[in-house]
Amino acid sequence: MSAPQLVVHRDKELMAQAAAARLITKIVDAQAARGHASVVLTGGRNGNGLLAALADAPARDAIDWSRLDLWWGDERFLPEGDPERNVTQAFEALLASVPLTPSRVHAMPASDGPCGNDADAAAATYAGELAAAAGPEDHGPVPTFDVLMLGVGPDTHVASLFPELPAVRETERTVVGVHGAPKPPPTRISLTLPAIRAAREVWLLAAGEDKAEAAEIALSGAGEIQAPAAGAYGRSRTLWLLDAAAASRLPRALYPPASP
Ligand SMILES: O=C1O[C@H](COP(=O)(O)O)[C@@H](O)[C@H](O)[C@H]1O
Repeated sequence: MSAPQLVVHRDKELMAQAAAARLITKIVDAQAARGHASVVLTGGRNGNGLLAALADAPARDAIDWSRLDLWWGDERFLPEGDPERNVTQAFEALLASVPLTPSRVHAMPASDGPCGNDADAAAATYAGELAAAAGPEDHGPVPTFDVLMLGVGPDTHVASLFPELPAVRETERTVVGVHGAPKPPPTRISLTLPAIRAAREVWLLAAGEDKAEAAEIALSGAGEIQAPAAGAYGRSRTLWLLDAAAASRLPRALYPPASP
């Protein structure tokens, strides 16, 4: 378990740009070291803001997009192409404009896909895809992702792990169907905390006043069942990327001053 490190930026625009720059460097370094890189994307406003900033960053051309594996931390279980699906929004924000290798884009199944409208079966299929991609060096049923990003919800949810719901208590499976989520749509698919913790680096994104309470709760010693964001950490690094509004309720001793 790596203890959280915090970086606070002036506002959400700067946070998205700085996180995009950080992600470019991370991917380029991983590709130089291992020949390829793997990133887990998040949905939500902050995740899509980062992808849009990446689309606008000239340095995005430093990435070899053909040697990048993309996975998702969660998905809203809706039909293919639905505008509310996280994958649809990621394509709109960035992915449609970069030369990815289609077989390396691992979208979670849609509700009208091969598993039909069965979120549990779809979750098991995605778990199988992850297991097939894991090698002996990964020591488990999911690849060692280079970076796994998570938007933090105002209720401290990450991916589709909501406080107190069964998915956040899962200790065996790597991907689960989520039913009765308090945020629409109620049916979702999500990586579990054990799968999230397989990542080298976990980045939690929180920008905006509506994330201040969640950041305060998750970073003040709350349990992961009550505050799922508190249970999200990486093998070598756990990074909270915040803007000043989201950090406004945190003790100043936790982070250096925001950039001017
Ligand atoms: O529904 C979801 O919400 C969270 C957080 O979204 P935000 O808009 O409050 O930032 C997101 O992380 C998750 O991927 C998504 O499915």
